[in-house]
Amino acid sequence: MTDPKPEIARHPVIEASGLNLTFDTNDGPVHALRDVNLKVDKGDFVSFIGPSGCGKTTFLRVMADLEQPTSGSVLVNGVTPEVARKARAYGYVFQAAGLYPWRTIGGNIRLPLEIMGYDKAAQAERVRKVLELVELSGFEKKYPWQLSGGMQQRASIARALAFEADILLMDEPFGALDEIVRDHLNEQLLALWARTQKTICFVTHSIPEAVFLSTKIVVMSPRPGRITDVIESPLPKERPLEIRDTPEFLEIAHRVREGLREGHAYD
Ligand SMILES: Nc1ncnc2c1ncn2[C@@H]1O[C@H](COP(=O)(O)OP(=O)(O)OP(=O)(O)O)[C@@H](O)[C@H]1O
Repeated sequence: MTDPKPEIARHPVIEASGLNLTFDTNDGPVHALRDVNLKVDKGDFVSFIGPSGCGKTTFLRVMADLEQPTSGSVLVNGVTPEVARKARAYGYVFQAAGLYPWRTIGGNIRLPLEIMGYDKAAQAERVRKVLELVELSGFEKKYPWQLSGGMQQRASIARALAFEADILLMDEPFGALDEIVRDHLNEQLLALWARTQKTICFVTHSIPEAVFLSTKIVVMSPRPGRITDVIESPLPKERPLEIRDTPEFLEIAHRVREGLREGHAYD
């Protein structure tokens, strides 16, 4: 068999072309995504921001092969989301932590590794490493119900990291956390991204979070869900929290806010 990697390297990591997705509901069709076009390159940190119902989660779910488009296409590493999923191209962090209550935190993180056939020593090593990354060392033997909501979410991030996938799809992972913890995890996530060169697609409702984290900010608006602006961030890759007080940062935040305002229906 030939090595597929050189072929894959020529494609954008994610490429949506003329993507439409309409849900048929009892109240009629819901246009969750309308004519969405987007290219994400390797190593991009892309945030999707927009009001509730603008299709952010749906877009992520299409990338992850959890929803099928009505028309148009999404390619992940140049192949269909289904092929990419089977090649374990991505880890997914959901809004709710989604941990199995009958497994310990370590057991939850180990699950994908067990399925992928990692040997026991490698499993233990990865669990230790990712727990350290999200500052949950020492909690390996606890059950999810013994952890706060924020800690559960960090455990869920650890599980997605353990997977070592090149693409991380993160659906509002920090939405439920208090601001100090969130700042800290934002910094950790940036450090992790810089170190690993992962491609990250990140859904958020927070303008400062989107601007702080991203190389590319995708502004969306609802009814129908569509992209209204794509902002390439001029900020350097290395970003201390204080960057949020700089004129450059505030200027991007202003542009995002304007984009959101334009697309907002106020109803
Ligand atoms: N399975 C489904 N069946 C019918 N309608 C759906 C389904 N999933 C999503 N929708 C609708 O599609 C639209 C987009 O939903 P989606 O969850 O993608 O929005 P979102 O931007 O992620 O919202 P939020 O910020 O609240 O998570 C909404 O109007 C939603 O009600």
